[in-house]
Amino acid sequence: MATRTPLMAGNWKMNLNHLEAIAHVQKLAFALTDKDYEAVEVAVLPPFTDLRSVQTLVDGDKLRIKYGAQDVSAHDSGAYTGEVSGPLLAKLNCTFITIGHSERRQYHGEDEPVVNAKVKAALKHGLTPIMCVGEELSVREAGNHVSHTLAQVDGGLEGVAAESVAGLVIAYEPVWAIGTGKVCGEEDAQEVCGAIRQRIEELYDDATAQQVRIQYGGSVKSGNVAKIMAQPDIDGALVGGASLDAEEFVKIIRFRDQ
Ligand SMILES: O=C[C@H](O)COP(=O)(O)O
Repeated sequence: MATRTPLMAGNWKMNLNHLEAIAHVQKLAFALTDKDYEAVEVAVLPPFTDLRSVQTLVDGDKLRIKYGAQDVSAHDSGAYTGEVSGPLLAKLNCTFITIGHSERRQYHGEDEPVVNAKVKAALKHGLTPIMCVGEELSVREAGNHVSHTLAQVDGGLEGVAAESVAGLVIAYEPVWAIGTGKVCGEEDAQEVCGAIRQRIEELYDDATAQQVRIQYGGSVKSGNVAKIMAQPDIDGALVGGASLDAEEFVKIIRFRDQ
């Protein structure tokens, strides 16, 4: 069985300006040690406007914190006002890109074909997608959470080669648990994350399924992260609100101590 390094990623959403971003990453860098980076991959996902500042800090001080963006255009360049392309993000040495976050799906109408095009755009430019999937409350209440989420996995990965899938990240984020304080029970989270890995095996092969990293996201905090991370198919957390507090995010990164 492949050993998967946990990925703890802070999705800042539309928070922290570039000066606040610098201060925040400095706090994380000051607190984190080699031992932390050996155990866990740490990433921050700031707004686009912060990326250059974060890059300068990370490069200048040779920090081991990785960073990325919260979205990418499906297009490489051209007349797409307001969009930011894979080549522009790759030029800033971004590592990760969240794609298909539920807030993009909800407020910007992103569906499977859009997510699929963005996954391919990220991969084309050497960026690692964190492809977000997960069900709304009504879907869970109807008992269709697994099939709903797997349909998002199928659509998002259509036509993506096994070697690319092995390196990417899928974040299971039940929409009803995002920013609500209602964390999904660890067994419920495992049910869906296990089903996602099983689906990757069916679509590709066992080796790919064992390599792909699957995160859980939705009201992760230092108080609940250890139970979530103890699940066999959960390889990290995509943390929203709690990642804006550097001390709390460090505690989440050190989930083994909680
Ligand atoms: O991307 C992060 C998720 O949307 C979770 O956000 P949250 O930790 O604030 O619930």
